[in-house]
Parts: sequence; C-alpha cells; structure tokens
Amino acid sequence: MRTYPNLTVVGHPLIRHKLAVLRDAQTPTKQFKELVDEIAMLITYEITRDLPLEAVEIETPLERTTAHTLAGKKLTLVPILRAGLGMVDGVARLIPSARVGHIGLFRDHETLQPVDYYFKIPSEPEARDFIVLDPMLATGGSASAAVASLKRSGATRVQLVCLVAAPEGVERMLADHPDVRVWTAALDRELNAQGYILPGLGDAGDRLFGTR
Ligand SMILES: O=P(O)(O)OC[C@H]1O[C@H](OP(=O)(O)OP(=O)(O)O)[C@H](O)[C@@H]1O
Ligand SMILES: O=c1cc[nH]c(=O)[nH]1
Ligand SMILES: [Mg+2]
Repeated sequence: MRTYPNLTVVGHPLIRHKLAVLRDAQTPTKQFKELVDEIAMLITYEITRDLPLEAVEIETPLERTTAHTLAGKKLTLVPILRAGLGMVDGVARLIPSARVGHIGLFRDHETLQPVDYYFKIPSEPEARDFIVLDPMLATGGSASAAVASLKRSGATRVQLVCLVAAPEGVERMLADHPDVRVWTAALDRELNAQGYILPGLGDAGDRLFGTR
C-alpha cells in the first residue's frame, strides 16, 4: 500500500473488524451508526497517545498524592456536517473536556466542489488544537475547504480524522495543507467517476441518516 508523509493508517484489529462490517451493504442504519461511533472512539484513543499532562494534587480516601490530568490547550472537535456528526459523540465521550465546533459543507453532485453552508467554532481558535471529523476523504475538497475555513479564523494546529481515505484525497490534503496530519482507518484504492471511494462504504451521510 502506498504511504504518504501526512497520513497515518490506524490498523488495530478491532478497527479493521468493525470497518469490514461498516462497509457491508447489508449492514443496517442502526448498526452503521454504532460502528461509526465505535471506530471514531478507537481512532481517538490512538491519536491522543501524546497529549500533554500536568501534575495535580489529590486526596484519595487513604492519602494525599500527586496525579496527572490532561494539560494544555482545549481540544476542539469539528465534525463536518452531516456525516461527521456520526463521529463526534464517540470522540467527545473519550475527551469530555473537548469543545465542539461545526462546519456545514456538501459536495455538489455535478462539480464535486464543496458548498459551504454553516460555520461555528469556539472563541480563541489560535489557542486550540482542532480535530476535524469526517468519515470520508474522497477528492479532499470538503476536508481542504474545512481546514481552510479554520485557518482563516486563526487556527494553527489542525488534524483530520476520517474512516476511509482515497489516495486522491490524501494527495489533495498534502498539497493544500501539508501541516495537517490525516488519520484514517483505511486507505482505499481510488475514486469512481461520481467521486465515490472504491471499495469504500457508499454515501456515509445517507447511510447514517437513512436519506436515499
Ligand atoms: O472528499 P470529498 O470529495 O469532498 O468528499 C467527501 C465528502 O462527501 C461526503 O459528504 P456529502 O457531501 O455527501 O454530505 P453529507 O455528509 O451531508 O452526506 C462526506 O461525508 C465528505 O464530507
Ligand atoms: O465514498 C464516498 C465519497 C464521498 N462521500 C461519501 O459519503 N462517500
Ligand atoms: Mg453524503
């Protein structure tokens, strides 16, 4: 499989198992949603491996001791509507202190260009570590536009977490935002003429929300 300097594929057996079921066209909506949530949580465990910690004094029922809690900037999750919404609750469950922003984009079915319809993030973006969430990185147009919007607002530290990435999308992110690490559960083969990832899993938003 090709490698890219900006890409990390998280291939934990539990993630690969759940992704296999997620891809299956027979998997119904309820299970599809559960699996998107679970895979997002498992990838989050991996990408937060190096989070900074700070010492704190606490009293256990037996004695006073020094422990460590998450330090540094507030992590801020930014799901790209609609499909990113399937990932945000799972990630937030692991990082309860995280703030949540929202970016609304849909891909024009003819041009495959992203159409921006919503943008709301917490204050002081320059002081935050952003994690953009979207299950699919296809042409990369949506993710690239979302990161560009965050940067225009002052963000300087952004990562992208997706479930399935196409080489085209990884290359687009490398060209447009080489500073952004892309985390994915799988790097697939290519895009079809409609811009869908092959083998992929279909339209993530439609399978999550039963709109098709
Ligand atoms: O990398 P790209 O070529 O931009 O394609 C990826 C985007 O397409 C899908 O969203 P869609 O436009 O279907 O909106 P939805 O999530 O609301 O279904 C998917 O959720 C990504 O956001
Ligand atoms: O395969 C794809 C590509 C773009 N958007 C999706 O939801 N699925
Ligand atoms: Mg969609």
